[in-house]
Amino acid sequence: MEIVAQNLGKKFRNEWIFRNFSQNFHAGESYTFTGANGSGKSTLLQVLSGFMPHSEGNLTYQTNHQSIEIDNFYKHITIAAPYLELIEDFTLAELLQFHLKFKPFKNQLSVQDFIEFIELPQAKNKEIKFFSSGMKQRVKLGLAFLSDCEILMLDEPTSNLDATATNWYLENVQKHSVNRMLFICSNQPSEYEFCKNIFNIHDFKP
Ligand SMILES: Nc1ncnc2c1ncn2[C@@H]1O[C@H](COP(=O)(O)OP(=O)(O)OP(=O)(O)O)[C@@H](O)[C@H]1O
Repeated sequence: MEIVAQNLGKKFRNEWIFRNFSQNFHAGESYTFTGANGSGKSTLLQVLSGFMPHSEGNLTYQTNHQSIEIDNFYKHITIAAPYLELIEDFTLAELLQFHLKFKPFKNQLSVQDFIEFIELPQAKNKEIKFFSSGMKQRVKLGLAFLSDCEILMLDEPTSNLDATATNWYLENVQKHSVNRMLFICSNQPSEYEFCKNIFNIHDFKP
């Protein structure tokens, strides 16, 4: 799997958020986008995911040298981000069963395996709307770590996590990104200190 960005740019109305962003992203590598609040990290991530259209340049996904249509990018990605909501009326078990209709878990893990992995066994039949923000974040990260897809995108991965859950994130993020392509948007070095490829969004401002 490879993502190729060539002179990628995004603007909202008349404001360029980034321009001339060119990079080849490869499986087995991790990439972090840093920059001040409002600089454009989440925007770049969403553009690379295909969820948000770019304003200029080219973006292609390739697997085994075959291009993938932009409308099919989403099948290869799981994103965990504060602005992406879980379905609040589902219980945790219902949410996971719903998710499995679209994306299986790695190694044929079951709903029960998932719930044990995120360490929330008591919340299996609780509706998501009654979850704390940290519990929701564990669910989002669990879906990213355990879904069977090639690309993981984590925006502010430890937001709302307490110290125990932050350690859980740190233990799992490297383990579950082996042979996958990992993206992190962050301003906290502890979230990405293992990451070799770090981009500052300010370097791509016009
Ligand atoms: N849909 C939108 N329409 C107009 N402007 C937008 C939109 N989404 C984001 N922006 C603007 O784009 C800029 C970059 O926002 P973005 O959320 O990508 O920053 P960020 O670096 O991820 O910030 P933070 O660290 O606070 O999460 C901001 O000025 C924001 O107001």
